Amino acid sequence: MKPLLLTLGEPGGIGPDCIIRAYKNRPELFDHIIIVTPGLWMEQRATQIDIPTVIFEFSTLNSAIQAKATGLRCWNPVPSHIATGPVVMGKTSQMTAMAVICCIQTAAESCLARHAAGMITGPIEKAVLRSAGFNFPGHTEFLAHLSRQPQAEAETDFVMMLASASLRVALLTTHLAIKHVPETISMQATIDCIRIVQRDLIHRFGIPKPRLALCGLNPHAGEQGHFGREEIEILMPAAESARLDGIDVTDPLPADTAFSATNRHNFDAIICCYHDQALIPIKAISFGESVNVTLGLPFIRTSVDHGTALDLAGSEDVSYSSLVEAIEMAITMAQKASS
Ligand SMILES: NC(=O)c1ccc[n+]([C@@H]2O[C@H](COP(=O)([O-])OP(=O)(O)OC[C@H]3O[C@@H](n4cnc5c(N)ncnc54)[C@H](O)[C@@H]3O)[C@@H](O)[C@H]2O)c1
Ligand SMILES: N[C@H](C(=O)O)[C@H](O)COP(=O)(O)O
Repeated sequence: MKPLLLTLGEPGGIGPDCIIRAYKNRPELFDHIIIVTPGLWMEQRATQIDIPTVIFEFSTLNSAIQAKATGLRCWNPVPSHIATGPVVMGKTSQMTAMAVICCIQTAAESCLARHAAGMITGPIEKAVLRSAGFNFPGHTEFLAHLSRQPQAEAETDFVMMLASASLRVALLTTHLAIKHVPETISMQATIDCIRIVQRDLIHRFGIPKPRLALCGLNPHAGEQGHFGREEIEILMPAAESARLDGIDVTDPLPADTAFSATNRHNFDAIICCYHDQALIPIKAISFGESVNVTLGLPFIRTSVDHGTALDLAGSEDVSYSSLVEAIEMAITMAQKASS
């Protein structure tokens, strides 16, 4: 199996804590993992939280892959003209923003070049990266941009999904102001999203016949047009078109009952119109046990379900459970892809 690349995200946040604590408790999980980071970011945090950890830094991916080292293998791709510090635990800094972006981009390019099976990402502080010139609202959109072919025609070619043992949610729209959601949802983008979810549930998750639910945008799924017409004009025709292609997807359901225990059991994924329609239920039910996975990319990408939690950096209260889930999911997907 090719290696999986792990980016730690914001170095002042809990990303380094999660990796060090996960490695201490589940070292075997890291057999196929190379962390894309300056080694110093990991060494500093290991010292600060007093968890002795053997950390090796390599300057090339190949040397990291070849190393027979017992410890955390870090590949530092950051060129010397890009600042890597100082890192202050619990604080973000413009001084590390470009290095954070460099690590994510280099990891993605290695996946695209097929030097790695996929990537797992730690949490970034989005506002800090934005003010450093990063023109994307999150990893998902950045990785989709890096992966996109110039002649690509689909309106939607990637889907954000959060997945746990009890629920999977997929998003028609990702990081944008709520007032822009209605104008962003189109029939073609909805059909593209449904197709991507269907295809990746089969190929990445091994679900032979996915059963999909689609949520309405408006209260009561529009109440037959009385509370909005997006269901009638966009979502129902998109679902009908997908069903003609053999996809098992519902007409738009009222979102307030879409996440009932029965529906969570009966559907393999619930497709939602906007970020919080999807992420509130899954984080309420499974925060710390769910995985953020990007569908539609030419490589595997999983991530933790939490943010940078600056308030907890360096604390014993940091949970690394979502990182473990994200690593396990990436390994399972990579093994499936290579079998
Ligand atoms: N995958 C990502 O890159 C990602 C995901 C979500 C948020 N973010 C970013 O993180 C920053 C902070 O976002 P937020 O405050 O909304 O969410 P957050 O997940 O960082 O924190 C929400 C709450 O959960 C707690 N928490 C989070 N992770 C925890 C963990 N592993 N163990 C124990 N407690 C934990 C925090 O202390 C806080 O009380 C923002 O810049 C946001 O954009 C990044
Ligand atoms: N929307 C995600 C969440 O709230 O957990 C998170 O911001 C991660 O997004 P990216 O993976 O696109 O960075």
